[in-house]
Amino acid sequence: MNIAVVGTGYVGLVTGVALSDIGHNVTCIDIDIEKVKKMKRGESPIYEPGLEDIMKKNIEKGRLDFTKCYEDGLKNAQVAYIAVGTPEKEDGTADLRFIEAVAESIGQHAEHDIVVVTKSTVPVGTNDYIREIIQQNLFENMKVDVVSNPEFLREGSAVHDAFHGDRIVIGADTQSAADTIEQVNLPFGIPIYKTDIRSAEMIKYASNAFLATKISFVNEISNLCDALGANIEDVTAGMGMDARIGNKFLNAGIGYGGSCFPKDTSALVQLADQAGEPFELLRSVIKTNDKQKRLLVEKAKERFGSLQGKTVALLGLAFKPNTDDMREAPSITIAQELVLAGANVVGYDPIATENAKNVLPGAVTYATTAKEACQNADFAMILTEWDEIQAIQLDEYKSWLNEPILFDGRNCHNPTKAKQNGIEYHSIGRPTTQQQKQPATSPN
Ligand SMILES: NC(=O)C1=CN([C@@H]2O[C@H](COP(=O)(O)OP(=O)(O)OC[C@H]3O[C@@H](n4cnc5c(N)ncnc54)[C@H](O)[C@@H]3O)[C@@H](O)[C@H]2O)C=CC1
Ligand SMILES: O=C(O)[C@H]1O[C@H](OP(=O)(O)OP(=O)(O)OC[C@H]2O[C@@H](n3ccc(=O)[nH]c3=O)[C@H](O)[C@@H]2O)[C@H](O)[C@@H](O)[C@@H]1O
Repeated sequence: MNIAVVGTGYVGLVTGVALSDIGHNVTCIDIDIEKVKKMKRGESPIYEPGLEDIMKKNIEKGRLDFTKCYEDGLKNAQVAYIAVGTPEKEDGTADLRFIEAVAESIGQHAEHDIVVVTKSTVPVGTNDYIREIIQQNLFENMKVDVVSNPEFLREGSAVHDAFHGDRIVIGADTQSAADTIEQVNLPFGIPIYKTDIRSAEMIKYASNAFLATKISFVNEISNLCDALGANIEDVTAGMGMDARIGNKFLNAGIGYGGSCFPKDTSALVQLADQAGEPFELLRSVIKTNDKQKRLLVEKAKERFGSLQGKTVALLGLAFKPNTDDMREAPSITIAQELVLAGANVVGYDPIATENAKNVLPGAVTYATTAKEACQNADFAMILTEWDEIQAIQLDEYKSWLNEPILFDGRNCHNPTKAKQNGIEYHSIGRPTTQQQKQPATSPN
């Protein structure tokens, strides 16, 4: 099938590349001309493992092209995907500016019947709005079907997820549109779930809100473990053995970040308020997450009294491993709090440093290796569990840091081993090593 994909960010580019790889002819449209030039050369503008190889392969096979021009991109397209951003507005609602602009452009440039598929995460009811905008901009009377096809890929494993996702959700109002998009996706061999448009839109928000809830829940339990002397890893291992709970997505840490959980939870809270059904549970999830992002700095303040003049190495800056994305990364809050407390902050990330420079406080300096960040630092904080950072041996910290003190926001190391290696080790929901024991008290 001939397909246009509008917007070539993490979702649009991966979608376009994957659709071309299963045999479709895909033209990706983006307004960013520099990006388009780069992609035409087979270079990915984002860091996503495995993406560039498949991209190059399909460009060579003549199935994948890039353009800035809607007219060219839509000329032969039977299907057009919308994959532009839906960032958070100041009031927490989803900003639909980019969606509106794309819908206008599709309406103005469509030359024949077309199925428009929304991949972007949009509030319930937005696909009806998209259809209206397109229809208002059409020159001739032609058939435009709108389909909601939310995306569930994760950054850092987006290519794998595109080919091995758990489900493909297709929300449509007409059987023919649903069938067309089912045909497009059949070669992936992923289970397809068909529903109406509004339910599909809600599946996306509900899924992200549920996953965010899981993380905040486990972070609250980890703080209780800290307070009561239990070990979060043993607790989640025991919980996860219950098939109804499952053992995935139970890692306690420094709070969720990224381009989606924070904005999508806020958008759903706003949507619920507008619908007159306030979502108090989700409000608490967000509040817990904001608190969790500050936890590591609180622990450091408790340990040192004052952080004034201390030098701290931040290891890992991206919101998760295997991505260069810094959107809503916990490292932003942590660096801000540390700078505010008078600390000297040295950051290191294997890939995201250039993006980090745009969002971390200006006072932060950057190292080109983890070792360089730690040398002359009074303590280190692990913020992102990149393989490279997890692989740093405890005795290396001992030789690099002024004092062997490590705050591990991702529970990468074993507290017992840390103790054996003479490291003062603070982690999340697990015993701190080399601290004085509290006197025995009754649990009640
Ligand atoms: N990033 C992720 O992992 C996931 C994102 N989503 C959703 O997918 C949507 C896209 O997210 P990202 O890919 O992260 O966005 P992004 O911000 O990385 O990319 C958006 C792209 O759209 C382009 N663009 C903006 N206006 C345009 C226009 N009028 N015409 C053509 N191109 C235009 C931009 O130049 C940019 O390349 C959002 O709604 C997001 O919530 C869903 C699942 C996963
Ligand atoms: O809508 C989206 O954009 C995407 O959002 C998330 O994907 P992503 O944000 O790329 O990454 P995740 O692996 O979900 O991690 C999100 C955040 O949660 C944190 N996290 C994740 C899992 C966990 O157990 N604990 C935890 O703290 C991560 O460190 C990260 O900061 C969802 O997992 C995807 O299904 C969804 O498509």
